[in-house]
Amino acid sequence: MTILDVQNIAKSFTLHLRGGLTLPVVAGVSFDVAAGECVALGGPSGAGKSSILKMIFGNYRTDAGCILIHDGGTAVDIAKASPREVLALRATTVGYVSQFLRVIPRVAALDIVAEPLRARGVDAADASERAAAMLRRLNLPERLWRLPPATFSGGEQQRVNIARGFIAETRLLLLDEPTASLDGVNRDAVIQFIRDKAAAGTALVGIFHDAEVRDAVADRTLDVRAFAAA
Ligand SMILES: Nc1ncnc2c1ncn2[C@@H]1O[C@H](COP(=O)(O)OP(=O)(O)OP(=O)(O)O)[C@@H](O)[C@H]1O
Repeated sequence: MTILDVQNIAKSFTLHLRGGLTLPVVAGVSFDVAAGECVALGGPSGAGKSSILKMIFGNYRTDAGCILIHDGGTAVDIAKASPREVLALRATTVGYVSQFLRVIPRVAALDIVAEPLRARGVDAADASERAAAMLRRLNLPERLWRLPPATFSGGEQQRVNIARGFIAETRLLLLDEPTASLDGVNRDAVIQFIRDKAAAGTALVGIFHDAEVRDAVADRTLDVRAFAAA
């Protein structure tokens, strides 16, 4: 069952500070991802991997083509969706995990992790329990759970972010270097999260610079150089 169907998308950037110079990045990008499949985007720095991921999440506008996201009986073309529709998709269907935590002032780590479940109607006690289980798997010391992560170390903040990114069930999950700068034990925990998601039928698209992680989770790798814009 296809969850993500990317058809012929293209992206170029217009550099307004350089007299409107156009920088073509990718063109003719087509691929699909089935439920339970993990596809890695590969290729050298600057090839356009993050740009493709951001188009799928609706952060970057596409210049051409369509990005169909299937959920149950419906399909939404995120390339043509309104901002409101993009936000609705993110609330229900598409998740994104990056290596950076957007810290919310004064909110405890446990609540930051539980929030996506609360937003989906899970009751507070159940959401907290599941958030605690995620933080435990990522070895975040329990004494930190009730504190806001603003003062946490980089690696501690990253683990809060990963727990939050993986906690909800979404049809499609986008991963932008989720293991960057994690130690070996926590990297293995994230590998297991990814495998659990795939086993549960989530479609995954990720950028993994760590070849070991990529080999451990990806069913196939798309070399983005094949989509280099002229
Ligand atoms: N918002 C932007 N404005 C202008 N140019 C951009 C923008 N985002 C990306 N680019 C350019 O598009 C090209 C592709 O960038 P992108 O981040 O997608 O590559 P990448 O393959 O993810 O690289 P890396 O592996 O280094 O993260 C680069 O030349 C980059 O400078």
